[in-house]
Parts: sequence; C-alpha cells; structure tokens
Amino acid sequence: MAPRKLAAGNWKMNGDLAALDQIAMIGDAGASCDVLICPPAPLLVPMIAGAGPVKIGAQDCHAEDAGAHTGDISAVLLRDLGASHVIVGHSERRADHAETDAMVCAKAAAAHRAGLVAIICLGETEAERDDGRTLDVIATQLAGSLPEGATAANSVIAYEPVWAIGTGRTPSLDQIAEVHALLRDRLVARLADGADVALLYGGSVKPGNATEIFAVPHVDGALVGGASLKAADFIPIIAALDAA
Ligand SMILES: O=C[C@H](O)COP(=O)(O)O
Repeated sequence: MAPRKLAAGNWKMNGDLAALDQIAMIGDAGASCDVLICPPAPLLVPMIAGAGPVKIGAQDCHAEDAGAHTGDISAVLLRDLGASHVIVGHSERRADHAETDAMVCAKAAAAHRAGLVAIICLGETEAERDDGRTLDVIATQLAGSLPEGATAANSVIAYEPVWAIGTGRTPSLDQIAEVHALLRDRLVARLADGADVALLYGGSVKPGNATEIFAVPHVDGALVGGASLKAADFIPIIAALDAA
C-alpha cells in the first residue's frame, strides 16, 4: 500500500452559506485523489449534506468525549454529524490557544477513539529555521503530538512552516524534501505502517506551485488555506495532485 493522496482545504474562519456552491463545483471536478474541505464548525452540517464526493472535516476538537466545556466540540459529535477528518495542532491554534504537543496528542487520540482521521499539524517558526533548529523542532513535535494507536488509516501528518502560512512564501523544494524525509523516517521507525501515512505540505500552496511541490518525495498532498476558498483555485491544485 502507498499513502493515499489527499488534497485538503482548511477554510479557517472564512466562508458562509453562500460558499456551499464551491463544494459542489469541487465535487463536480471528479478527482481521483481524496478531497477534503474543513469549514468553520457551523457550516459542517449543511456542507456534509451537500458534499457529494468531497469529504468534510473539522478544524479542531476537544480532547474529551463529552463534558462541561462551553464552546468546544467533541470528536464524537463530529463523527456523528458525518465528518471524516479533524485537523489538530494547527499552528494558529498552537499560537492563539497555547496548545502544546501534549494537548494536540490528546485531541488526536480523541479523534481516533471517535473514528475520525486526525490531521496532525507540525511546523517551525521562522526564528527556529533561522537558528538551524527545524529538524529538531519537527521531530520533537511529531514525537509529542502523535498518540499511541496511530496508524496510516487514522492519521495524516501536515508539515506547515509557520512562516509560509498565508505569506506567499514557501520553503525551497529541498527544504520541503528534507523535512518530509525526516517525517517518513520517524514514522517508519515508530509505526508498523509508517510508510503508508500520508504526509501533506501546507503553506502558500497555489495553482502555480502545486505541481513542483507534489513532485517532492514523500509529499502525498497538501493542506491548503487561502487557495481552497474558491473552487477555481482549488480545482487546479487537486488536478496537479492527481497528475503527480
Ligand atoms: O491550513 C492551512 C495552512 O495554514 C496554509 O494556509 P495558506 O495556504 O493560506 O498559506
């Protein structure tokens, strides 16, 4: 088995009911890779209803299955609604909500218990890269964020350099390759099916750079922010992944 290709869109705090037609257009494009959109939580139900072949996921979940946690959403409920995936540990949540590797690990474990695929996000800051600490940071985040029981069927790893998110800047292809090779090595060492875990690159993926990024070894797809908001931008990225 090889990792399954995945084109994932993270809408972050963007989109509205009118954006449902984007999902229909993306579905109509007829991709052969897996295509996932993670909208803001209130849009999950209407989007799941009209998703067609597009998978719908959430952007976060709580580490517990239920309880007194006002404003939070359980992985159990997400699964009940029909979500297939949940993003955990996005750098915006690590920064805005002080999420640690241990918290991300607990959320990924909750996702697994509920039957969701956890997309576990990792990435270095610009200062960490400038200090030459990228590989150490990524290895530490992976070790601390990947729960026991992770498999290729229930986990996807997204490498997203913090400084490349929403900036229009991307690492060189060699820099992406270096990190993805490290991730693959660590996953193979830790998991029986580590060779089959899908590895996504994220950070300013656009129609114009997708083909070269998808040609990098061990890049099995992308986690796309801004360019996933419009079908006209996301469909060429999906097509580039299908062609890779
Ligand atoms: O989750 C997606 C990433 O943060 C990438 O966002 P971006 O494609 O807008 O740079």
